[in-house]
Amino acid sequence: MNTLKIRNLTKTYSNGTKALSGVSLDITNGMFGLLGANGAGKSSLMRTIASLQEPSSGSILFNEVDIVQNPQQIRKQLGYLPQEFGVYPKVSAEKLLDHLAVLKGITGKKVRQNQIEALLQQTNLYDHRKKSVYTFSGGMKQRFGIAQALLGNPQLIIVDEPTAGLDPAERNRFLNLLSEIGENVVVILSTHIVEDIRDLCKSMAILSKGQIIEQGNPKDLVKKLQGKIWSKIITKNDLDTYHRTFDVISARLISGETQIRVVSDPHPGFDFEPVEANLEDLYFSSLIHQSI
Ligand SMILES: Nc1ncnc2c1ncn2[C@@H]1O[C@H](COP(=O)(O)OP(=O)(O)OP(=O)(O)O)[C@@H](O)[C@H]1O
Repeated sequence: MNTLKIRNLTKTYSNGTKALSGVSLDITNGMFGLLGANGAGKSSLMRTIASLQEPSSGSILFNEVDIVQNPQQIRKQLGYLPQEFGVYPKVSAEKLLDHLAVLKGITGKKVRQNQIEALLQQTNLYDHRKKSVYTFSGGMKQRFGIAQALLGNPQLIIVDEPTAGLDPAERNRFLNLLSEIGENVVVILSTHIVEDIRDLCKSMAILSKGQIIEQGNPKDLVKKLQGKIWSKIITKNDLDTYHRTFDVISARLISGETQIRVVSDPHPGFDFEPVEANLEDLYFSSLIHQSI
């Protein structure tokens, strides 16, 4: 079993932006979801774990090895799919993987060939192996990104917002691929999409303004909210009044009507109906409670 222990991690950039403050997490094998809005600090955390930047303070231990002190050792066990991959050179997917495999220190030619063929099959890109990656669709590029991240059989895989911009079919295909991989290694999936985490991750954390505001098993976290979520159809003009009076966690236009959901321990009155809590409620209510 692999273990990743993050303790009191802080990252302040040279311009004074405090992107992470006091982040502590314990992560083991399987899919771990890191949920947060744009600017919450997800990429800062992912880049720091991937040892691409140093934290301002705090520690990260992977299998008891300090990542900050031993970045070279950790890079050998790491697969990283960044948010932005940059520009792809005009070589075939197969050649690019071979080049990246050499960079990762896989020196035996036959070993590389076998591994690359298996990864192209696994990511469903084998038939496209002779094409340049820059001609690939968004979903194919992300699957290629996973193939390169898996070179060298890493024990720690970090994927930063991989499903943004994918159509639903590609998103499903990509998430299924991740969950297959996630059984025997640590996979950290950073995302702002609640659904990415709901069905896939056995544990998760919510990051907001550089701080972890919730962590645990998604189902257990949602359970804590059962009986506290209420819904009501209102007229759009009344929305501001409801916002002032209740903890409104979402407002949605459904068939021309505005449906709001509020979080409240006692029945909020005013004809609110009880509804089943979901992960989106947990996410939005944790943000409300942080800003109080
Ligand atoms: N290199 C940097 N120098 C200065 N500030 C930075 C740097 N990188 C990120 N930031 C700032 O740190 C904060 C957290 O950014 P980060 O990219 O980690 O968030 P994120 O959750 O990944 O959001 P997004 O999904 O928008 O990338 C933001 O305020 C951002 O502007």
